[in-house]
Amino acid sequence: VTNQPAHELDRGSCVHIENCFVPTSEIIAVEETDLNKKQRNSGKWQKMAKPHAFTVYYVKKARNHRWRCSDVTFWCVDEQLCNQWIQALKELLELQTRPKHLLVYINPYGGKRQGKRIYEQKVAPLFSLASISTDVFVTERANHAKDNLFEVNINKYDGVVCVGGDGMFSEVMHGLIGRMQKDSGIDQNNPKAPLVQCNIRIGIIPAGSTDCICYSTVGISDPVTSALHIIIGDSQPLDVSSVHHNNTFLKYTVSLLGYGFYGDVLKDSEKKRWMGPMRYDYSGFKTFLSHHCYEGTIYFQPAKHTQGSPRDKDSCRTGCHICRQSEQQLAEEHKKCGLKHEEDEEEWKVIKGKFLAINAVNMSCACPRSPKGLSPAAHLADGSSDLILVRKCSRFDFLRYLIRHTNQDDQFDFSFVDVYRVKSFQFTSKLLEDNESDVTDIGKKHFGQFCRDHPACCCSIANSTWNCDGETLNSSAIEVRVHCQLMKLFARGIEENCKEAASNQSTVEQLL
Ligand SMILES: Nc1ncnc2c1ncn2[C@@H]1O[C@H](COP(=O)(O)OP(=O)(O)OP(=O)(O)O)[C@@H](O)[C@H]1O
Ligand SMILES: CCCCCCCCCCCCC/C=C/[C@@H](O)[C@H](CO)NC(=O)CCCCC
Ligand SMILES: [Ca+2]
Repeated sequence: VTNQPAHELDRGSCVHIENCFVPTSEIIAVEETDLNKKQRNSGKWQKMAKPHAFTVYYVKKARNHRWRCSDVTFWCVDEQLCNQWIQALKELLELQTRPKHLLVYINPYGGKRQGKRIYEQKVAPLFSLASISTDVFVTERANHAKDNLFEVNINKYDGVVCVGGDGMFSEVMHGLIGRMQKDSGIDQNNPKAPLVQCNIRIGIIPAGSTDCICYSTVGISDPVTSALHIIIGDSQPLDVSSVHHNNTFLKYTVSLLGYGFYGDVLKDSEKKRWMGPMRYDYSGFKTFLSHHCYEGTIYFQPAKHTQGSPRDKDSCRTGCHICRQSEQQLAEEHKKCGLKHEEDEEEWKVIKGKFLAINAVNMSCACPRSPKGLSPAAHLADGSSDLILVRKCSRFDFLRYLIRHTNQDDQFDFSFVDVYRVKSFQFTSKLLEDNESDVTDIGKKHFGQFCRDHPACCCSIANSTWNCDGETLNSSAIEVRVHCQLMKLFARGIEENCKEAASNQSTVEQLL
């Protein structure tokens, strides 16, 4: 069997694929080649007496974590040998645990409103090549996908795919985690309830405005790359934080939970949805100029179980040992049940102050706008969140801080920025602390007013809004708890060096 063209083929010849190592785990499909099609394309095959061929479709790794579907055709004069090859490779693929049936939700209005086109033109043909069958829903309203996930026969599917942005992913995640807890009789309103892990993986086809969850877990926001990670059945566990207020469940979050700057950007940008992804630049600039700071108290429990620190130079990468260690600890904790009570006894630290931004991130939050993210050393699955406190500072200093998100300089190396790795935290605004009575009226009365003591100061008396993965929360006082590896994605984290990873596994060439 050779990958030389058929007109050069003699019985018994055996030629290597030119420098092409493909791990079996990265073969997309194997098909008998339609020679009629080939013959139509090129007259030279017509001279051959009945050649046989099969095509191997495989993942080709390009620059910047981009994956493409490439193919190589193997020619053979012996029909039986050719069929044996097809059979052997198909058997190898069967051994891989890959999704066969997927549930797909498309948000046609996310990002630049290209979700449906992206799925139909770039993703569906690849799923069909890999013999994956799909049930596709194009959503008609917000929460359509989430509601649907409570009704469908979820056991029919090997995974759920969402085509859209971080908001669409959040919807699907809420549907899946919520469904899991409902089926297990767990009350989501109880902030201390041990949540049931969600084993049905979610695949993200990026078609949103920020696509930070996709970018931070794959290394690029690219629909074809994500489709290929789904096809080969990659698996990446993910930490999820639950957000409560007064024993009422508000939301889950996996990327950014931000108060102050990012909350205000989001609130303003919601009115400008028609602008598409540009709305964040517009509202970001406006919010930067307004320079509001907010007073409040943060209580947090440091994450002592994990080795890493937010100031580490190394980032979370495929096969991360810090995340793996957390996974082992999690398994041990599941064995001993009493541990949850001890956790509550652990120390709480308290910080009071005036803040321009309070950001809690479960992952780096890297995205095309900020390729290393809000916390470059945050881990995808270590059971912790990085709590970043940006205290009141000048507009110039805040600009310096923001610019460092876009270059290689350390954004935590400022006197007004503190960062902690935490497993839970609580926040209460000064406004709520001072007036525990009728918060809504107070909010209305003081909205738009500033600190009475210092008229020139930018401390807003009103509360900011929490930005929870791109959705606003109704309460400013929140309690947050990280749930280690509560769910899984069809991803593998960001690869350190793609070539190295590829050469460690069995290859098509070795088979030859
Ligand atoms: N058919 C629909 N009509 C209106 N809203 C929808 C529909 N389907 C989903 N949504 C909602 O749209 C919101 C935003 O969608 P999405 O996240 O896909 O795009 P985005 O906000 O542009 O991107 P990003 O979240 O990455 O910034 C989601 O919260 C989702 O609940
Ligand atoms: C002078 C140049 C300064 C440039 C500063 C750029 C800093 C960019 C950091 C971006 C961090 C994104 C965090 C991700 C948040 C998502 O969960 C959320 C939903 O998609 N997106 C936003 O809230 C949208 C947030 C957009 C903020 C601009
Ligand atoms: Ca984490």
